[in-house]
Amino acid sequence: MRVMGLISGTSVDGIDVALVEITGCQRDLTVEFVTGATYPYPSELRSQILQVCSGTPLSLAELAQLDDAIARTFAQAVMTLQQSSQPADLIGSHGQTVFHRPPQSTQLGYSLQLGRGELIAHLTGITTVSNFRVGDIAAGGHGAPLVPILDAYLLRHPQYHRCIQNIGGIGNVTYLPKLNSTPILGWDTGPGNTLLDLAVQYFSQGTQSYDKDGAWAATGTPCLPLVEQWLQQDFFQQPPPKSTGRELFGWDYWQRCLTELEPYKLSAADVLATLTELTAASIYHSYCQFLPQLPDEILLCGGGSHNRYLKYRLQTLFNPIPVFSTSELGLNADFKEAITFAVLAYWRWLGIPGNLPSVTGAVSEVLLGEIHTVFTPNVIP
Ligand SMILES: Nc1ncnc2c1ncn2[C@@H]1O[C@H](COP(=O)(O)OP(=O)(O)OP(=O)(O)O)[C@@H](O)[C@H]1O
Ligand SMILES: CC(=O)N[C@H]1[C@@H]2OC[C@@H](O2)[C@@H](O)[C@@H]1O[C@H](C)C(=O)O
Repeated sequence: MRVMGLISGTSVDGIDVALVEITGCQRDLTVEFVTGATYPYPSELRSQILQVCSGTPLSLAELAQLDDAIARTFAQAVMTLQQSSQPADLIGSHGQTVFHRPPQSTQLGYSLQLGRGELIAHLTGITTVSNFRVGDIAAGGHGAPLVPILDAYLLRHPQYHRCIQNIGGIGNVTYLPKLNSTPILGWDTGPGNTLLDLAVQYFSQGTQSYDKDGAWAATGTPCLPLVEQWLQQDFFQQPPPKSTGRELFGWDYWQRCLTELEPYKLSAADVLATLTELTAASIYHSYCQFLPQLPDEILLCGGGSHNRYLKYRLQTLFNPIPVFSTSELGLNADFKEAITFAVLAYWRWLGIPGNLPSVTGAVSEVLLGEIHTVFTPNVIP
């Protein structure tokens, strides 16, 4: 079955689309990556999304308009990719997260992804699975991260314990103990690129959106006392299961960082080096604090895997554990999340649960996603 997976993540840097060919059944799957592309949002729509993600109030009428605009943009991404590929039989669309509230004591979590699947199904004529997180949340889980179950199918090793570290807007890890040993673990490690991107946009007066290859931060010096101070904050000390988003590591957090950095009279490069160190150190400390043992290998994915300076800092902290990209194993580091939602859609279509309670904290396995079937009347020959 040809399945198209779509996601736009917390960086809101574009819609990742992956077309995969899935064969096999139940858990014994073969997933072949056919093609992928990333389609940027129209700039006005991206600005609207970022404002909502930063907590700008939204009326229900504005919410409806935004949901429609995102769904239409996702549908357009499907149709654009299909101009140069075979048509998909099924779509798995994560949509765009605009709000995420982790569960707290007796309060359930809540996670809102816009770009409703029923409109994508109608516009594309392809059965669409969407809204993947709410089933796990209803079962008491965080609804995130969901990618670990795919990491387990694609990257688990018979002899080596592995960590798969996504560095998107937010960072999240999957711990894959070697086959047939301890349970799979996973959690959000904290900021990936969100704070870095906000800082680059600030210091470049909006002329740059991210620190390509980490070249700017590499010319600076991190303020280690501040990084150590920030790592004492509740989120970094909280044991898994845990998830986060721009609600914590977004605009307000960046403003607090800027205020706390002020007395040190740092250069722009020093500030970027400090934020890069926060990302690297938060990953390192979470592995040391919450894993049963450090892994034998660390594989990076997500846009931050292209940040050479960040990769250098991670390799320095983790030496002698090798740190490399999933792309070096043939799994495209930029499209792994989109591939995940293609497979999750496939499992939903088969009626197979897609969450890992050992990761999200849900009380049970649940079916992930809502199926929006396209009705094609039987044409009597
Ligand atoms: N060459 C590069 N050098 C440095 N950073 C890069 C490079 N390419 C991408 N990035 C960073 O990666 C970010 C996008 O990563 P990605 O697409 O994985 O995020 P996302 O999927 O939206 O986030 P999340 O996984 O949290 O949902 C960019 O905003 C940028 O900060
Ligand atoms: C609510 C939400 O969209 N969370 C994202 C975010 O981006 C990275 C990290 O936080 C991860 O937990 C999750 O997405 C990936 C695809 C996941 O669910 O595995």
